[in-house]
Amino acid sequence: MPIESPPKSKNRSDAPQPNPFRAGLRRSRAPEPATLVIFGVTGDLSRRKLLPAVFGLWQDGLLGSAFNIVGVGRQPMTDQEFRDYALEALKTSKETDAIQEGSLEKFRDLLYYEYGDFDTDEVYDRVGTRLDEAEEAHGGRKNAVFYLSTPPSLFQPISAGLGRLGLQNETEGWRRLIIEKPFGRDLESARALNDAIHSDWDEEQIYRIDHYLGKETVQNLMAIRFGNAIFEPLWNRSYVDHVQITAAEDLGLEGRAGYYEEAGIIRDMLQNHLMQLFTLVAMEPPVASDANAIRDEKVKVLRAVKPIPAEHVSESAVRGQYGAGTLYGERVPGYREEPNVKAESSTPTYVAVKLEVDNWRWQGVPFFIRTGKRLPKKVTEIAVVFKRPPLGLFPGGLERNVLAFRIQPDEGVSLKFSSKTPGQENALREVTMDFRYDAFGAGLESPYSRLVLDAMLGDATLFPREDEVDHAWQIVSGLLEAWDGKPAPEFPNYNSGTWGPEAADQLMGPDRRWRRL
Ligand SMILES: NC(=O)C1=CN([C@@H]2O[C@H](COP(=O)(O)OP(=O)(O)OC[C@H]3O[C@@H](n4cnc5c(N)ncnc54)[C@H](OP(=O)(O)O)[C@@H]3O)[C@@H](O)[C@H]2O)C=CC1
Ligand SMILES: O=C1O[C@H](COP(=O)(O)O)[C@@H](O)[C@H](O)[C@H]1O
Repeated sequence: MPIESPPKSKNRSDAPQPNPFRAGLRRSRAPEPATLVIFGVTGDLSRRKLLPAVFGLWQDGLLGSAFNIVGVGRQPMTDQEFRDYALEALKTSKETDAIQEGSLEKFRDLLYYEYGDFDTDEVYDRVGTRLDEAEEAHGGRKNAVFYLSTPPSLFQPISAGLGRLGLQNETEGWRRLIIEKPFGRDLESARALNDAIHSDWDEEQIYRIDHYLGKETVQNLMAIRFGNAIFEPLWNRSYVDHVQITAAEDLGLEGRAGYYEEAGIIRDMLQNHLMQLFTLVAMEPPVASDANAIRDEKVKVLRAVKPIPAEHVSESAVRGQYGAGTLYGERVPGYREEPNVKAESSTPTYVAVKLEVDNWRWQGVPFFIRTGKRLPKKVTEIAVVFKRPPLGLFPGGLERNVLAFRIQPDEGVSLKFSSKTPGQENALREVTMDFRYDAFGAGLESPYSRLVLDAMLGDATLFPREDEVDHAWQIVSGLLEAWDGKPAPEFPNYNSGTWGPEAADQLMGPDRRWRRL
């Protein structure tokens, strides 16, 4: 079925009207008319997060005057069947915004579907035809964002297939490629993938997505660092003792053995999400707030990280795999008991690593990073732990002040410091000053809405550049070399519902400990 032309007026009455509050929070600019082509539209990510995020943007009137979606999969479906599928996904996903009356029915009309074998040309040809059909409705433009929400093994074939048919060509409208993570499975394959994609696509057209960068509180890190005068003077080796970055998950494998047995925690979380959090805490102020200025600083700090060679990994990193245990009062199985996991699997589900940064600002300040599955709770936090005061004038100990960025849940920022307790004694006790995001009175948007909208606006600030991804792989290469495919006789070495292997505590040294979250 060809894509139908909506009425030409910009303010056509059936188009959703902007929600002034959320629109004000987000963008004053609307994207040009465009088609969003989602490869892998029948997958988990698309169903649970991507389609709801795009629907939310559209419902809030943030996708401009004309917009449509072409879902692409390998399963045969008609447009009508796909529309039913997508609406069902929207109704069942926890991520879908409150649905306004009549919205779903109007959104439904924007959805189209193509299917086929991603190794042959026909499917790309039909996608090209869909863009041609949208041209009139899109004011004579054929702008398109191609979102690769597929297993990573398909990133190269799809980008090449689009390239063979010339769909990356920008003569009749802009063309952008969003690529999901993980980008490669090691340094070598990431470089090969970059080279392969660059044979058809310019770097400016490529948006490597890391959904952590779309999280409001992650963006707030830069805002707080560089939007206030009081923090930056303290943000260095003279005042900071160490930094802790934690991404703890209570979830286990969630039926993803096929992917996770190949990936493990280093590829799944450390190389991308955690490295991105690290760069935002450690980078120098950018010379401007544009994409390349920010990415230049991120690359600089990644380059300054002291390499961890495979033979020294045991001094700087700890791996773990969860065994059975109790979470929220319920027994849960160990990783090796999960469906489709090998009996002797050496796939790590936990990693803690100490990074040292060889630059002027951070010399001697360790960054401790940990992430794991089946930990006691879901919490992501960055804590900047300051040095102790030089002299203990008051009873109550010399505690370290902590500035903690709570990425999720209970998003906010808190400062822990010592205060006099009431009464005659001049004794000190730790107290906390808290900022909670809910003070703004607006729900936080899905990271995918922010990032899809940015890609449609051509703003690459929140998307890691080729050299960032490359350096992040370099940092974890020693860990992969030391651990990948090697037997792990110590596994399982932490019980589900605990904070990971004991060895991770020793990584901190005698005078520091992981924060209790
Ligand atoms: N799920 C999540 O929460 C997250 C996912 N990601 C990333 O997003 C991407 C997609 O993940 P996810 O949705 O979970 O993956 P799924 O495996 O659920 O779905 C992937 C999609 O690709 C299709 N597909 C799979 N294999 C082939 C093939 N050989 N040929 C053609 N199509 C194929 C699937 O089709 P079919 O439906 O027919 O199987 C489906 O449409 C991955 O890169 C993942 O790392 C990133 C962050 C979070
Ligand atoms: O990319 C991934 O991220 C999720 C965690 O994301 P969050 O936004 O819920 O913190 C993780 O569970 C998954 O394994 C990984 O692929």
